[in-house]
Amino acid sequence: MRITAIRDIVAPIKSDIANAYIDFSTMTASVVAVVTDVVVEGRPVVGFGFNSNGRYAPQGLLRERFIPRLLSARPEDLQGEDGLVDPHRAWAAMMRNEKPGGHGERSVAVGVLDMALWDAVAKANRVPLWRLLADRYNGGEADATAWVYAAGGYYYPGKGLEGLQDEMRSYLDRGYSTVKMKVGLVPLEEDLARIEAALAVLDHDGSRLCVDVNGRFSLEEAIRFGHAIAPYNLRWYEEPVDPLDYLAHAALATVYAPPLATGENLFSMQDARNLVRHGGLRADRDILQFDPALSYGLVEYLRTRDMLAAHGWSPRRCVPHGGHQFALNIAVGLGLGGNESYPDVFAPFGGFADSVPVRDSRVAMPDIPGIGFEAKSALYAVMRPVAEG
Ligand SMILES: O=C([O-])CC(=O)C(=O)O
Ligand SMILES: [Mg+2]
Repeated sequence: MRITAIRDIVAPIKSDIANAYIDFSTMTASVVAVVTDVVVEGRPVVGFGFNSNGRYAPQGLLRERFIPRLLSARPEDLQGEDGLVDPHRAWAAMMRNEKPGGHGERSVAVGVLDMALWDAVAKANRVPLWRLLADRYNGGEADATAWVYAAGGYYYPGKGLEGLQDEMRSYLDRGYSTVKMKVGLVPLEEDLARIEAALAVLDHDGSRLCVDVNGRFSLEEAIRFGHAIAPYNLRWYEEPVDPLDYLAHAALATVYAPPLATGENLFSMQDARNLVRHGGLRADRDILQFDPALSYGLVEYLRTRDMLAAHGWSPRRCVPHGGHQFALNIAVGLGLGGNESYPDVFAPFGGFADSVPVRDSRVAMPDIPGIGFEAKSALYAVMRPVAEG
């Protein structure tokens, strides 16, 4: 397999929603197409990738460093024993002359290309990515379905408690039983009223509701908020403090007993390892949300998985951020705890194959080669022109 072209565009994913830290009024995503010379059913295999919401399109990094490095590598240096591109070797080629540490957003650019390479390799093998991953890295074991939860509950101009309840109800109508909402932008009392409103449509069952602070609180604020919500026994309390402040996580974990969740803004195995070493998180309940599309891709995610195992963490404690089909394949193929889903935001990049229903907050995977983008028509409508250039 040779890479014959790599094309990229910047797609807008802007909207009027806000979390406690940012609004999404100018949000963008890079979409890449990696074109190869492998022909399946008369057409060249093309792999697609994109970055998750929350980080902007890394077009400069892609065009100045990572795409040129892939295109200028000798094909034999990228190839595995099967004659296809080996994503691990491609990763090494992309990261040539990059120093350790200070991961910045190069991890996003590498993640976008890594996603496309895995899509291409699975397509060339004519298998879904989840099957390829299960066979290569999980003893052949794939889960029949993935647990998914509906992430939303954003702050939105003019949206009151009824609007929030309508949104949550609509997720339940679409087959989700667990939902997530944003907190931390408004005074505590106001957020508590929002949480109680959401709980009212969830039979007052806290295990069906997650709240997400997006790293907004100081440790003091996080503890105060934690005391206020502890009686609800929520599914998880997400990114309560700055994602890189491991000591603050450790301190909070001493006073907040129910599950914490974090990791969507840690972009490397080394950052994840620091969290696990120093963040005081509890392997019996807390949730790790590293997003392979933002953090150097699946090659790095496999390193993170091995690191977690060495520290006594089950992959079932991982529920990636990002709501994309890439992480969904990884969740099923590597036996993770599930995946995020955005039924109403960040379209068309979130979600599943068109024909796949959500039942009891679980989805099955389509049996089509690659990541499955072709089975999601609104997304493929964005991707196909990128491949055609
Ligand atoms: O609002 C965001 O930035 C997305 C986010 O945190 C999540 O999906 O957990
Ligand atoms: Mg989050």
